[in-house]
Order: sequence, then structure tokens, then C-alpha cells
Amino acid sequence: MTLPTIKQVRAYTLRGGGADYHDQGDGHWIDDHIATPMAKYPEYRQSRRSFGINVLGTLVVEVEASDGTVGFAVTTGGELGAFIVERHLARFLEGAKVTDLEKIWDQMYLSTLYYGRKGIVLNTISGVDLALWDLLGKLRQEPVHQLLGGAVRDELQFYATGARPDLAKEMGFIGGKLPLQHGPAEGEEGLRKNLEALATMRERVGDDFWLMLDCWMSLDLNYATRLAQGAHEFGLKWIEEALPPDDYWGYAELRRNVPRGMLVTTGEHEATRWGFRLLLEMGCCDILQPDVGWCGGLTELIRISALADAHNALVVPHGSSVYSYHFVITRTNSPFAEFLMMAPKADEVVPMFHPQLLDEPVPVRGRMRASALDRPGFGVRLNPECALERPYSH
Ligand SMILES: C[C@H](O)[C@H](O)CC(=O)C(=O)O
Ligand SMILES: [Mg+2]
Repeated sequence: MTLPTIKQVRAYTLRGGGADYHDQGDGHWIDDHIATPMAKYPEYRQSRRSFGINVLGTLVVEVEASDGTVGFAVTTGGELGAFIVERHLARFLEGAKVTDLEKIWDQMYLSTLYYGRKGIVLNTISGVDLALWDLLGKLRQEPVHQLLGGAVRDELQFYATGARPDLAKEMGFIGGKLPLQHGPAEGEEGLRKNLEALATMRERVGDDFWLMLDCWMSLDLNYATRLAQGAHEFGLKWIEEALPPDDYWGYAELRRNVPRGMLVTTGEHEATRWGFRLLLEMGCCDILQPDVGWCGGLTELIRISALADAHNALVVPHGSSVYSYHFVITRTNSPFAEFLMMAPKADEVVPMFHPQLLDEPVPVRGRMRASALDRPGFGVRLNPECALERPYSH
């Protein structure tokens, strides 16, 4: 079978929610006094947008094949990502075979090593990689999960991240992950409020519903240990991203410190097989949470997942909508998935990358049939009502 070659790569930016899911308006739960590493500065405590959590915006990568078929993907990356795609990475794609995913990944990664390795560069490489998978699926008229080896179960099960696990329970999710609101700078009173919020939620959801805390890199080892110990009586299932992502040593110690049965999870701000290898070999966590749009894309996630499996660790990707759904359904060591509640009050299910994608599937009663993913590529379209800008070209 002769497949076309890659004719052109284009990068666009988009604002307003979607892949940069922190880019929301006022009154959204996701920006309401959430503990962050910046919360030690009181002026940046109430809102994450105040310190720039939404400065990047969405990056849209389009890859057009010589027969006119277009694959695309969205991730967090905005104008910086667009520059990297247009002025640097495009050269490794244009003229290449559409099946050259491994070679293209290797060239993108190696050629950016001198300024890349993690962060925005890996977000961008992920976006290009996901657009290539989408293109390949469209050309072969197969969903990406089929290209990955096929579904290992009939449906996905989701836990929900948001301010209202009690409503998530009513909506059929298997668990709820609350954002931690107070960091160490808010002292003993903050710690008490954090535990009270968990206790209140436990009371509302009853004993059998999973409750987790997302600490978004905001704590230190001592505080995280005390929080975990205090949270044990309220049945906390896992403590997530308690420490800054570079503190591998702290995570290893936290994992030894937490009460028996409580899990330590992290990885949404980690990238590549080498970053995850550190987390695994140092015994930092029980569940790895790579974001498919940030960790190096699907091509890299396949490697991360195999490495995790050999260490008996689960992989439950962070957010990332369809890019995560197509992966999780194909892996036995990814038994469930995350759903980020993007409704401002976390009181209804809206597509995670709303409004940027059309045909984005959503969980119904906390579940998604594999058949909901049975369209070519990732099965989504760009919403033509969202205004694309192309800041650079080549
Ligand atoms: C709620 C968290 O602070 C963050 O916005 C999302 C996240 O870390 C997660 O979904 O996990
Ligand atoms: Mg998280």
C-alpha cells in the first residue's frame, strides 16, 4: 500500500479554554484559590491567571498529506509552540512518509535537545506527534486506538476532577479529585481548612466513593506528609502532584511516609521516557499521570507505558481528552481515565476541550463505550467558529 507523503505543516494559535484548559473566564472553579507553588506570594494566591497560568493558549498543529488529507491536534503551547513548529520542526516532516512517526519523533527530540527536553518544547513535539497519528488514522480510515493495537475493554471508566465530587458521584463517575486550596504559606489554619473540605466531601459522598486531592506542585515534604496523614481518616485514595516535579527525592520519601494504602501519584508535568524512568526507578509514585499532549505525544507515551508496566505501575494520563481516551482503551495498565470537569461550577459534563473541538465524545454516567471512539484518526474536528491565527509561516 503506497501512502502519500507529508506536504505541509502549519501551526495556529487559539484562545479561550480548549487544550489550554486553564484559559477560562471569571467565576470558574479552576481558578478559585487553588494551592500552587506561587501561593507563597499572597498577591498571586487567589487566581492562577494572576501569575500567568493561561499565558500560552492553545497550539493547533495541522499536517497535510500530498493527497490533501489533513491531520491535526491541539495542545497547550500557543505562539511559542507555533514558532517551534514552523521555524524548526517542519523541516523534519515535509517530504517525509506519513508512516515515519518514530524517525520524525527522534529528529524532533534530538534537534531540540539544546533548548528543549521538557516543557513547551515537549508540548510542541507532542502536538506534532498527535497530528501525525491523526493523519495516519484518517489515511487508513482507522481510529487511532486500532492503530495502537486495539481496545482491551469495551468501555472506559472515568473519575472526575473538579470542585464538586458530590455532583460527580451523582453523574456516575467512579471518583472525584478535589483541587487542594491552601498551601503551606497559609499555615495551620490552611491545613485545617484543607482537611475540613475533604471531611465535608467525604460526608457528602459516603464511604465507597474515591476521593483524591490534587496539590498542583504546591507543597513541601513535611506539609504533604502531614496532609496525607490527616487525610487518611477521610479515606483519601491518592495524593497527587504534592511536590514540585523536579523533587524526585521528595516524592520517594513522601511515598514512604504516606499511610499504608494511600497512593502517591504524579507526572502531569513530566516528559519523555527519561523523566518517567526517574520517577519509576526512584520509587516516586504508584500511578504515573503523563499528559499525552505534553509528555512527548502518543509515540513517547507508548514507551513510558511499557516502562511503567515493567515496574508494576499504572498509567492514568492527565486530562488530554481524546488523545488520552484512544490510548487508555488499549492498555491493561491504564484501568481508568480522568475527566476534567470544565463546566464553571463543575455541575455538568461538557467536553474537556470545549469549544475548540467538534464531535468530542464525553462520558455518560461516568463511562464511554469503545465504539464512541470508532471514527478515523482521533475522530474530532476543529470547530470552525474558533478563530485560528497563524503567527509564523515558513
Ligand atoms: C485541578 C488542578 O489544579 C489542575 O487544574 C488540573 C490537574 O492537575 C489535573 O486534572 O490533574
Ligand atoms: Mg493534577
